[in-house]
Amino acid sequence: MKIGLMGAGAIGQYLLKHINGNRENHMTVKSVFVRNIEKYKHLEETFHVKLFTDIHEFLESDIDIVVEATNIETVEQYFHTIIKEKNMMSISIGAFSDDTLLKIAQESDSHKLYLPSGGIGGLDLIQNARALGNIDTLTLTTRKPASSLTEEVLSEETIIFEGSAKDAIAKYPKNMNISIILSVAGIGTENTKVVLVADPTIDKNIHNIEVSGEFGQASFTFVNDPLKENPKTSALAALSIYATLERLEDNIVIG
Ligand SMILES: NC(=O)C1=CN([C@@H]2O[C@H](COP(=O)(O)OP(=O)(O)OC[C@H]3O[C@@H](n4cnc5c(N)ncnc54)[C@H](OP(=O)(O)O)[C@@H]3O)[C@@H](O)[C@H]2O)C=CC1
Ligand SMILES: O=C([O-])CC(=O)C(=O)O
Repeated sequence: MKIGLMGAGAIGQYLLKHINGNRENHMTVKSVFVRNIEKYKHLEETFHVKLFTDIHEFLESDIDIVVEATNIETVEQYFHTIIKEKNMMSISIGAFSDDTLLKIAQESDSHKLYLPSGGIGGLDLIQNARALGNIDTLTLTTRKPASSLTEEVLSEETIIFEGSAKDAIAKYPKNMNISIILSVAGIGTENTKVVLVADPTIDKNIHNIEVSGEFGQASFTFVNDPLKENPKTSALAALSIYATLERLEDNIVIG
């Protein structure tokens, strides 16, 4: 599988290292879309990729799928163009917090949109629970190192946001993508409740999901190591892209 990567930050470079650095892999990143070619020029030699700043040239290059690891605005800007030309995997899930882009993906008869689980898990259960029965309540409590969430110096853990996933992603677009994948899998951004805690005593990203409905109830807790290149981002988010790409070519589908 030939991959076109958008973004070469913490997640992008993690993928380059683990995909192109592994010779036995059947996946290769061939093209990388950036906005500053000088900043990332060194990647061409290190990972044998070609850099692009023109989206059309990028999409016309020798790639089977676009993997996005940039930010919400970039997805909003290019999604329409990409999905007409290629399958896409996107991790800046906040771009799908209203139905606009999801509808375009749903109506596309030529290309698919893949949304990895990112910094959380349990989305198989959430989708199963909503399939026939009702989900009554769905709550995400995220606890991150205070410095990832606020410039204020805090001496103790502080709830900095409480409300819907819709409002959470609007206020914290770099930290609340998981609230949107949870909403899309479950009961929508207005019904999914979010509590966001800034904690000066921790160095992990800790996410707790509580769900109840006709199926019963479940709770999950994820204690994620951050990527050192970007402490806001959990390593699990990068792994979820890598593993979702691998599963695309698998004959056995789990979950
Ligand atoms: N779904 C989930 O669970 C999670 C999602 N995320 C999201 O994943 C995304 C990537 O995260 P991460 O790698 O940590 O972020 P980084 O900030 O480390 O990297 C972002 C990269 O995107 C590039 N970029 C920004 N705008 C553009 C553009 N217009 N065109 C091309 N490249 C662009 C930046 O380039 P430059 O150097 O030029 O600024 C940078 O290389 C973010 O949206 C983040 O919020 C993160 C964690 C979990
Ligand atoms: O990586 C994480 O733990 C979650 C995150 O930043 C996000 O959802 O935007």
